[in-house]
Order: sequence, then structure tokens, then C-alpha cells
Amino acid sequence: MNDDDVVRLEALTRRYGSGRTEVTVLGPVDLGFERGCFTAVMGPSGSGKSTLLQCAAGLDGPSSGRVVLDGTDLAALSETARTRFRRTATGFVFQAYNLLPSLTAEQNVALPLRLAGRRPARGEVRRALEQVGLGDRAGSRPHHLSGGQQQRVAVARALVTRPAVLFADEPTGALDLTTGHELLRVLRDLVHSPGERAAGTVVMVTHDPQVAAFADRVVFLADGLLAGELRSPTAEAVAERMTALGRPAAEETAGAPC
Ligand SMILES: Nc1ncnc2c1ncn2[C@@H]1O[C@H](COP(=O)(O)OP(=O)(O)OP(=O)(O)O)[C@@H](O)[C@H]1O
Repeated sequence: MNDDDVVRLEALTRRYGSGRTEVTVLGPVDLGFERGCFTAVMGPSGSGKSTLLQCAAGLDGPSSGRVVLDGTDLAALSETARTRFRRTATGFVFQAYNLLPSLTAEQNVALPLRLAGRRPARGEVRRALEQVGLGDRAGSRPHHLSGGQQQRVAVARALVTRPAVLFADEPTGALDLTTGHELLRVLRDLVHSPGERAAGTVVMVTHDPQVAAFADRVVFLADGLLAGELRSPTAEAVAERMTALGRPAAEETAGAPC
């Protein structure tokens, strides 16, 4: 972790149940997400990726430990203040686009601003749509847009408050390969295009090495714990790590002296 981290997870744990049925599904995890970096979180099914993302974004509360988001300790805020803070400091994109079908793209994108209790300023919503390459589809309703376009509207909606971090949980999960890669290029451009277009920081959960290879950094989870990371990843290097994580411990140590 360092001073450039826009999100810091400190000794974070998430447990479910109580007493004899209590299970720890995450942690303890110490991890930072750097500003200006596109990070992918990977790991086998059930390794805690979504739990980590939801805790980092303030959508779920940790059982112990701290989440410091853009300099604010989430635990220090009341529930109402935390919701208000989360709505402007973070954007969240899910696998399902979750657009309201009766609203136009522009009206869907404006929703987070309205939820935050303010009228969109002139051009604010259009700018977010332009950031995802949909400046000309502002008046379209979701059913007139392709799956990839709907997901880009969902990204614009997540960006409209100019959040410090954009979180995405399997954002390409419902898209075909080509459309998925287009969306990943949009996410990468949000981090790496200079000036106005830059959204700063993206943290994305995926289980697909090809998807993770679009990121600058890949963090691996196994059984709720950190299991290493890769910088400037290739799909092959990510797949190799994933295979090693999925290997039973007995196979990992095969050949080692007793
Ligand atoms: N509400 C809950 N109650 C009990 N256990 C839960 C709950 N939510 C998640 N879990 C468990 O926590 C563990 C981590 O779940 P999580 O969804 O974070 O994993 P994941 O790595 O995102 O999985 P996947 O890739 O399959 O989506 C899993 O074993 C899951 O069954």
C-alpha cells in the first residue's frame, strides 16, 4: 500500500453466520488500489472477489478491518453519510446493465445526480455519454440499444458523478467476445486517456484471463486471501497463475521431499 492508493483495505475480513456456523469468506486482506490504475481482481469461483469489491465500494460492511476510500474511513461515517459519500465517490457497474427501460439513455445516466439531490448541469450527462462513445444515442431507450451499448450507458451512469473509483463486477459477463473487448477498451481509456476523459481508477472483478489482460495490474485471491499479483499482465500469464491456484495442494507439492 502507498500514498497513491485511492482505496485502502486494512486487515479487512468478512464473515457470515455466527458461533459454530461462522465462516470467514474474506481476509484478513491488506491491499491498496492505486489512483490512475486499471486493476483486475481474479480468483476461482467462491474465492471472495465480489465480497472484496462490495466491501471496497462501501456496498457491504466488513466484519473487521478498515476501508479507506479517497481519504475517508468508511467506518467513521453514519450509514446515511456513507450512502451519500458512496453515491458520489464511487461508481458501480454490474454484469446486468440494470437500466430503467422506460427512461432514455440520458435519463438513466442522470439518475445518480438526481439521487444525490441535484439537477444535472447543462452538458454534464452528455459528457458522460460521450466518454463511452454514445453521445449520439442520448434519446434512445434501452430496448433500442445493443447489449454492449446498454452496458456503456451503465458505465456512463457510473461515471456521471465523477467518482474517484469505478468498480465493475464481471462487466463483460453478458457480452460476446468482440463487444466485451470494446467495453474493456472504453474502461481502459477512462483510466489512460489524458484530461477530461480520464475517470482515474477502475477496479474490476473477472474470472476471464483475456479480460484481466486489459488491466494494468491483476490481483489474485484464493480462499478469501491474497494470492499474489501481476503487473502488465498477458492472458497467458494470468491463465497460468489461475491454473496454479486451482491445483490441489497435494499436486502443488508433488515431488517435494517428505
Ligand atoms: N450472504 C452470504 N451468506 C453466506 N455466505 C456467503 C454470502 N455471500 C457470499 N457468501 C460466500 O462467500 C464466498 C465468497 O463469495 P463471492 O461471491 O465473494 O465469491 P466470488 O469469488 O465472487 O465467486 P464467483 O466467481 O463465483 O462469483 C462464497 O463461498 C459464498 O458462498
